Amino acid sequence: MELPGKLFVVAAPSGAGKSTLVKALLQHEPHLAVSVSHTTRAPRGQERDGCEYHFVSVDTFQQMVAAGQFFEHAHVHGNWYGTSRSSVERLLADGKDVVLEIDWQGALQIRELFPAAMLVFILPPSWDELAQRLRGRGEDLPEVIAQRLANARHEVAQAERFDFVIINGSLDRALADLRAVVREQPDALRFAAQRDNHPDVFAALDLA
Ligand SMILES: Nc1ncnc2c1ncn2[C@@H]1O[C@H](COP(=O)(O)OP(=O)(O)OP(=O)(O)O)[C@@H](O)[C@H]1O
Ligand SMILES: Nc1nc2c(ncn2[C@@H]2O[C@H](COP(=O)(O)O)[C@@H](O)[C@H]2O)c(=O)[nH]1
Repeated sequence: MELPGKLFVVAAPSGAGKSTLVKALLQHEPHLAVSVSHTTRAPRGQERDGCEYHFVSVDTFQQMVAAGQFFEHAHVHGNWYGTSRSSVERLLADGKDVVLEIDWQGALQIRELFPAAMLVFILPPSWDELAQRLRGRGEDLPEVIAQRLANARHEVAQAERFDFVIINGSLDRALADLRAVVREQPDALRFAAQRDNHPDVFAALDLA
């Protein structure tokens, strides 16, 4: 399927910093807009319906799936998440290129539908730092954090399937890398190149 604009997918384990990075990216790249997903999880912290997510019941979500209203959807950390067609199409109609902040399963579904989409995987600099970020965010219960950290092992192992890999150690560096991706697709950010340049990080994450 072809779209009248570009599609960028940003995936990462929970807490690696993709929302932080995408928010900063949008401030620097006003031609981009982020699609607001639907989820069955409860709002956390200051989240408001229609801003961070469209919060819906499992019944509503399943009806939307049955009606073919999602480009992709997945079960992540015990809840359903999906990218609605209408959310993406509305942004494209406004002349925006679109960023999807979704998990790796959804990212691979998007690649099937839209082969031109660019898939970016964000890695944390270490497991310890990932745990600290999740705890430091202070918005999830300890058992939720434990589940997300456990799931992160399998998620990180999917990085090789993505077009680009960015290590979110320094936020400034990671933002510069993400801006480079949306502008010119640099080979320096391919999985193999990043593994060669950052063997310590890849070894620490068991990706060597
Ligand atoms: N480069 C960084 N250095 C230090 N802290 C960071 C960095 N990037 C993000 N953080 C912090 O880490 C925490 C998690 O970041 P964020 O919420 O953006 O993660 P996420 O990947 O979007 O998580 P989720 O998938 O659960 O929504 C936040 O408190 C954020 O401020
Ligand atoms: N496949 C999809 N995954 C999504 C979507 N929106 C968010 N997500 C991913 O879910 C987890 C958890 O998010 P959280 O807000 O509960 O911390 C994270 O990896 C998100 O990227 C979506 O529409 N589709």
